[in-house]
Amino acid sequence: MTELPMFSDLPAPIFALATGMGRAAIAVMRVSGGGCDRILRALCAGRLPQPRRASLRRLMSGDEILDEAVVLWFPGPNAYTGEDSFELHLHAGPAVIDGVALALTTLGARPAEPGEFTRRAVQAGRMDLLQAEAVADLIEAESASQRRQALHQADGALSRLYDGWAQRLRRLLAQHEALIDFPDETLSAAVEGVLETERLDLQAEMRAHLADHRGELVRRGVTIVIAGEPNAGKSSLLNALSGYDAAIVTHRPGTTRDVIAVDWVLDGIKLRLVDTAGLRETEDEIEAEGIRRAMFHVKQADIVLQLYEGDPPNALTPDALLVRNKIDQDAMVEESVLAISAINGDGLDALRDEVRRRVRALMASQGVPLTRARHRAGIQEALAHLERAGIQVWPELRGEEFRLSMRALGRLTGQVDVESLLDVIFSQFCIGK
Ligand SMILES: Nc1nc2c(c(=O)[nH]1)N(C=O)[C@@H](CNc1ccc(C(=O)N[C@@H](CCC(=O)O)C(=O)O)cc1)CN2
Ligand SMILES: Nc1nc2c(ncn2[C@@H]2O[C@H](COP(=O)(O)OP(=O)(O)OP(=O)(O)O)[C@@H](O)[C@H]2O)c(=O)[nH]1
Ligand SMILES: [Mg+2]
Repeated sequence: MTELPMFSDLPAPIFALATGMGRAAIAVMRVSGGGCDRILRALCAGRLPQPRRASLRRLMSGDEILDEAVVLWFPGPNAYTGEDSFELHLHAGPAVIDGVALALTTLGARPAEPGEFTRRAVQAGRMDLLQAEAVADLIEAESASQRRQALHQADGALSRLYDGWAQRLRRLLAQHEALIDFPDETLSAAVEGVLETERLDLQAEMRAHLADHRGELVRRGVTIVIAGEPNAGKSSLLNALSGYDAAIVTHRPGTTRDVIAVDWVLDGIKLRLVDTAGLRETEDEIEAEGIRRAMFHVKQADIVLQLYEGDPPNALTPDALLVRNKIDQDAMVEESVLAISAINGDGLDALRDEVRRRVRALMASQGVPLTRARHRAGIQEALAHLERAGIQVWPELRGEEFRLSMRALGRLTGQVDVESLLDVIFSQFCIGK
């Protein structure tokens, strides 16, 4: 016997709160999947609201009133998930939410898994993987540049770039195979030259794309590590720049041991300002661990501010920004050095300007940037196959490299292997998205 679908051929109905936990006036319960029309009718005493119109309804479970709520009914496919779905804008009391959740369960819906609504939107072909990742980024966005970047990617900017490359590769592969099938001595050399130029162009574009780190920097924040000798005033500087008393300051060298990070939004760009233990030889086990961690963070930093008093030290990294502190105590300071007083604020404007310049230099790029390690790995793979095609003597094998390069691009958008990628990507989502 074939199994009858329980409600329809849509996936089973799922529900989740789409709004955050904690005290709020309204909580939005989102429901999507097969049978949503039946479930909503049951909750609203038999009457479906007009599609896509906010309607006030008394929600009932049997003869028990659950809430007076605003209801939105989205018949598929014109919905976020592409499935029949609805939203209940509830009073946010726990008893209301629990009562509605219980009623939904009784009516055959189950709690959604993290990212499951967006996952269904991908499976319904309403967005690709890059756009789904951008939705996650938009929910996490804390700075204006993060918001802008996520919205751009959600709009398909990165997808269009990769689709464009995949299409050019497809054409390249087709022409390459035509050459294999119809060898024509006189034409071949000329066509091969054209194909080789296109392959090199694609390589150059992918290399430039990989050299651009702006997307990842915007997404995770630019890390600025304050390092240098003990007592130079590193913790004082962290406090002065961030505007709050985050790190302990004392006159004793070796005060800071743990790594202390604070967020700092400068010109709409999210920065992470990191204070570290003063660097010196020490017998103290705890301090030595702090120093080990300090060096670890110095190596990972996007920008290093190396603080000192008196004479300039050796730079910790080739492009560490040397900053002389405590100029309020010094009789004279050379014009050429960046000099500040973390205590009275002298020179901090100039330091901020220099940081801005460095951040801008890091962010300088044209075009649409990649934003995750997944994208970087995919483009690296696509590029590697193009490079291998270049040294491949056998035409058939060269064609295979073009094909593998296309596949790597297809995996980024989800046109290839989407099922195996969904779990990895959506496990990082929040529930209700
Ligand atoms: N209440 C509410 N607000 C929300 C969402 C939501 O799901 N519910 N969103 C969830 O992420 C975002 C908006 N995204 C959405 C994307 C598509 C559709 C939708 O119904 N699309 C239909 C009809 C479009 C139209 O009205 O013109 C479609 O594309 O066919 C709704 C929300 C942010 N705000
Ligand atoms: N006069 C003067 N004193 C400062 C200035 N900045 C910091 N200090 C003092 O220098 C001492 C050390 O400051 P901290 O900020 O704790 O120095 P640190 O580099 O974090 O020190 P460690 O954590 O031990 O490596 C404290 O007594 C601060 O008040 C400054 O610009 N001028
Ligand atoms: Mg300190």
